Amino acid sequence: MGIGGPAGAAQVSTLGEALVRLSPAPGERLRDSGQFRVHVGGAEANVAVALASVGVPTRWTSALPQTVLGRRVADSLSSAGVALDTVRWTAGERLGLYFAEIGSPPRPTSVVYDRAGTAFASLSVDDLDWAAVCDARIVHLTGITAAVAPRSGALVLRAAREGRERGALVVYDVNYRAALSSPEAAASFTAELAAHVDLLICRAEDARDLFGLAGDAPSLASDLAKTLSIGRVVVTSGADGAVAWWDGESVAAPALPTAGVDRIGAGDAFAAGVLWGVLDGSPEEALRRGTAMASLAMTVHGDQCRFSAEEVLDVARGAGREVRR
Ligand SMILES: O=C(O)C(=O)C[C@H](O)[C@H](O)COP(=O)(O)O
Repeated sequence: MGIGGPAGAAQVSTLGEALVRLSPAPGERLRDSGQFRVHVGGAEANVAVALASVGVPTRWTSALPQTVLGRRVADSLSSAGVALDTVRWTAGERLGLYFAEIGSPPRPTSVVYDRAGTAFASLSVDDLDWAAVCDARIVHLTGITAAVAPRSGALVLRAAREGRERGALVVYDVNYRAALSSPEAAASFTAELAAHVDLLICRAEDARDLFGLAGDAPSLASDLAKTLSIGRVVVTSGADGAVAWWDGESVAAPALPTAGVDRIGAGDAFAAGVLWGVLDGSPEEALRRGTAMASLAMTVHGDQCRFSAEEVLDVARGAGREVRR
């Protein structure tokens, strides 16, 4: 089955909050580091940057404060080629921040959010031009947006409904964050949204913790598809790769070995690779590009995956070299 809808200027449209991330250098701790590195993050913004970097025309919708930090976020996304024409600029509100300490086994990576009272939290469904927001072949949404503020769940529901009505393929990445909502709230929101979702992306641990499922990744994918009545479900299992239940068939791709330096953003890079492969029509290619982009994202510091199509496809085909000269 191909994907419906006219291809407007953007192939993919995403909606969500961007944050500035502050992190100590690797090997240093949040509690006592004297210097922080600055990166721009936010799940949907990361997906948009990764897609634009491989040449997929992509729009990101959000609310940004008219401050130097709001402009820093916009500059970061537009330098990758992301369309920002539907972003709403607000006065008197702030940009969200988060602090990330990059772990090293056995010390986990840990995150502290500081994102109350942001411009995005004040965004309501009446603030957006939905025809413009959903004018794309794919509308990509995540559970972070659903959970981040009292109003934002309604944005996700509206975007999914409008996307469907306009013939877009609606993708939802569960992206569960325990700091933002309970497993029960995330599961019940996903169940409510499911009727408007064509493709679900979910980590194996979230399938177990939110939906009470058990078993290996292929059975988690087919069980999620049955439980939520969604035709296509991708389940990721970190170093064990990704599987998909795709219109009744099971597809798998191994993870690529990586000596990663920063795993934050790998899930969003994976989602971007899947969307890019979906636009080209094959579930196998979607998983291959997803795992290639996830592994590349982990090799650089920061949340964003800014690799060219050629760089990603070389890795996906196993054609990379240790040194290029
Ligand atoms: O946590 C949030 O709310 C954010 O949006 C900040 C980060 O940029 C993403 O969380 C990265 O997500 P992963 O690709 O799953 O590592």
